[in-house]
Amino acid sequence: MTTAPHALAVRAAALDAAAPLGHVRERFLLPDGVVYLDGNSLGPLPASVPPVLDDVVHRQWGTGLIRSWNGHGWWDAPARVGDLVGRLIGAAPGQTLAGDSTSVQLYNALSAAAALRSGRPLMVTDPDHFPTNQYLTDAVARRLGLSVHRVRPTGLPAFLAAEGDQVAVVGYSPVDYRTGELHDMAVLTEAAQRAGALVLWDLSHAAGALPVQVDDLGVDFAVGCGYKFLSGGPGAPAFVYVARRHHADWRPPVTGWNGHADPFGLHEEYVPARGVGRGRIGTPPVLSLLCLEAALSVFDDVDLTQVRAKSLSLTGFFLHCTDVLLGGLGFERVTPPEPERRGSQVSLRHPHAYGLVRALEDRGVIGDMRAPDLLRFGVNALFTTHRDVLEAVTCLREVTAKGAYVSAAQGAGTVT
Ligand SMILES: Cc1ncc(COP(=O)(O)O)c(C=O)c1O
Ligand SMILES: Nc1c(O)cccc1C(=O)C[C@H](N)C(=O)O
Repeated sequence: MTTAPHALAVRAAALDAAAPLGHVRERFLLPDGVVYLDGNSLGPLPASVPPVLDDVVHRQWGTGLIRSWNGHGWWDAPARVGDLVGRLIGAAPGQTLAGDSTSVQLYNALSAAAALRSGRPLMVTDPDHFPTNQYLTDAVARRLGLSVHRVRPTGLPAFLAAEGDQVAVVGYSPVDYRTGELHDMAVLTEAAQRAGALVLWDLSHAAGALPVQVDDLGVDFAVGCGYKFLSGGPGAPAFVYVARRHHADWRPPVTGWNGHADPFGLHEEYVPARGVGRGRIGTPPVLSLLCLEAALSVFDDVDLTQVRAKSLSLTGFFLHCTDVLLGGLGFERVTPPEPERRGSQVSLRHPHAYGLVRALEDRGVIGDMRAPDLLRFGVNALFTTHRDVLEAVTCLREVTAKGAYVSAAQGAGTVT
């Protein structure tokens, strides 16, 4: 008689054999004995990065010294790396810039978007948006004398029908970082713009994880971080996208000499550079930018529609495994079952989420938790396998059934 675990193992093997992108896993240096399901927080190390960093440090910096700003293309890195990200989010060249943190890019882009709709007193964001997005929306609104309305994406069309002519900018993420719910970028972008507002998408949980088409959707602004699905390393530079039609008029409030039209003229007065280039602020983090550039080579020859198909197979299989293996153990499935409503993660609710995530980590299965009670498991189709997924859910069943979360929670540090 076949047991449920055996049937799942057979199914995992068959799905892995049929899935695309199997060869891409080798492009990452994944540690032995670890199932890594936290690439939606910090992507793992691509094999392409260490040799490039070694060259950048020893040859470009050590030997080239200041000559490398031109000799090794350091000065142009924000635009060059920006375009590499642009390819992954459907942006034609010259509209995406890499550098600074997501928070800084958000502040500049949100401010510029709101200013382009001056006279409209409202900014809209998601009450479930990541905290930095909430804080910065409030900060921009305070500075510009606007109010913030928090509206769930599902409620946006109704809200706009009532107050749309008051809204300057709508700032959302396509993927809810806690639940993994995927929102329809096309519908929301169209609704916001029909009301005359501008739209800013935070693509931190989407870039590199699913096909995004900012140009085709007519998105106004987008930002996103470089260290999740782009695997650019801890604190990797973020990116900002500004649609070409806004290039002449957008005015980021945080300005520095790198974003000046003539940076080496060292003028007293600020004159913005052309296009997205005025999004540059001060001296860019060159080591981190070149690390991100090297990391992005994992996407060479990778088709994002294949990434999406495999990601959906992985999350679908994850949900199936939870149904089969976790029944009666106190879990509630939080991620929507419909494929078109799922990002690239699975979230489960459990009162002992914290201890469970610690207990999993003790056994080499790395996910994360978000307070108060969500276990979060990110899949990255470039390296995650169906076998990884089964191993993780099997381990979760064991630690839950044994109550291992009690001892694991004691004396544990911060969960990220
Ligand atoms: C949607 C979103 N925006 C922004 C951030 C982070 O911003 P920063 O990279 O500036 O810390 C995160 C996660 O850290 C996020 O999930
Ligand atoms: N950026 C992070 C960090 O520096 C430490 C720990 C976690 C993070 C994260 O990326 C959190 C992430 N935005 C999230 O989705 O919850």
